Amino acid sequence: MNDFHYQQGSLWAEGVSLEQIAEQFGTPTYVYSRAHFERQYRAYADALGDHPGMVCYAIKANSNLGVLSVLAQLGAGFDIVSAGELERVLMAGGDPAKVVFSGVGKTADEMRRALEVGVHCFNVESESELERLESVAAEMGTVAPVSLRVNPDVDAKTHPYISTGLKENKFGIAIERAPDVYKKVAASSSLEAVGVDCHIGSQLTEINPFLDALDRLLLLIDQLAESGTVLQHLDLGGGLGVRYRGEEPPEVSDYLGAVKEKLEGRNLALVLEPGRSISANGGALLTRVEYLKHTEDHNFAIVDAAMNDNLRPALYQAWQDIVAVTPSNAAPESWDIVGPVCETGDFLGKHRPLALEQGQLLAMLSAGAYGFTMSSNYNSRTRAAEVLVDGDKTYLVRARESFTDLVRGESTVPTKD
Ligand SMILES: Cc1ncc(COP(=O)(O)O)c(C=O)c1O
Ligand SMILES: N[C@@H](CCCC[NH3+])C(=O)O
Repeated sequence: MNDFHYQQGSLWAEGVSLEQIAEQFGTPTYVYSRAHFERQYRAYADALGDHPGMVCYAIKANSNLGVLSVLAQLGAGFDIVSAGELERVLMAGGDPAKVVFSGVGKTADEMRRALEVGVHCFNVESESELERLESVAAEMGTVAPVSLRVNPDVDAKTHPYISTGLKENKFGIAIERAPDVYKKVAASSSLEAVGVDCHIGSQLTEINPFLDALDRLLLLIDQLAESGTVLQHLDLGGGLGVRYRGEEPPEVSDYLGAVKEKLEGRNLALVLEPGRSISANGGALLTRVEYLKHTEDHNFAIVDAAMNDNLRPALYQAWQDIVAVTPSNAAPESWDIVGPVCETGDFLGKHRPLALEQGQLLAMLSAGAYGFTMSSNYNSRTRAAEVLVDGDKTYLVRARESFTDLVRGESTVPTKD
């Protein structure tokens, strides 16, 4: 059974109708399919097979505790970029020994916490970060496991905002500098080199850029081995794309098959940091049409979800499918699906052929990655609820925010004397 599918003309997530979810929990609501997350995680774990390594889900894609707990129960590792993400992993029952800590701006406090709980490694993104990590580890009387994130300068052929492996990007250490930086690691009694890491971008739909990056990392690994630094793992990051609109991204098994072929005969564990390819197509944003509005040359459907709920269309002109949850008797027309936020860029989709009526329920598909996690309270809108479906069961994994949530921590000031 598909995770999101039509049954008697109405859209369901696994064994629950989205209409029922809207009735029970209101709209806008993010709806997730447990089966989808499990299947996608297993695709990675199975493709890795008995090759040593870890699948570390990049939790920035969808960091809801319910979702993380599903993956932790399968034995997933996690890729984090902040202390907040680390606390989420721990709360969800994840194993800190399977956590890789990425990100260009780790604070000393974040490093301390990660050392305290024993993360697998730090993906170090600059020389100044390395110096800070060394002093934090020394101060704690411990040794920090280091994997340098190198920038292999390959073109990921994706949207410029989500391309990260070119030398003009802020991420990682230039690959030519890496041998000298590994020497600094080797010279320190508070640092230990355990791996090398790269992440060249997101929503990649071809295998070749990954393989180009891999080749460059393998050359570096060989060069380091000659000077006595033997690394235990290679981390290829995340980035595998999904189908939003006719893209044909490689299957996980083909991608990892090609990677493993290049690793044959080497004693090198493989670490992966997939985000989108695990969660994107396991989520939908359920929203209701508030008003229909016609201008001279446009039809607008004003819905109750907005750019604060899903920023991707406004930020990247991203396209996600928008479908009717239930049939309507209206004639199909071309609609711009827009939200209530006071921004011209507040749209979920443009020129969508749909048969719409006021009150109609719509679902924005492929919303399980970088949907809720990039949401905000802009225009003082309370953030959406999140519901996880498991067969015919529903779990409210995040309650809709209340007005109290909205102003938590704020205060007014007394009248001026
Ligand atoms: C360091 C790192 N790892 C993993 C990911 C996850 O990427 P994706 O969701 O494209 O798999 C990202 C985001 O692009 C990232 O910056
Ligand atoms: N947030 C982006 C991807 C950025 C990936 C984070 N490194 C998206 O929605 O496509």
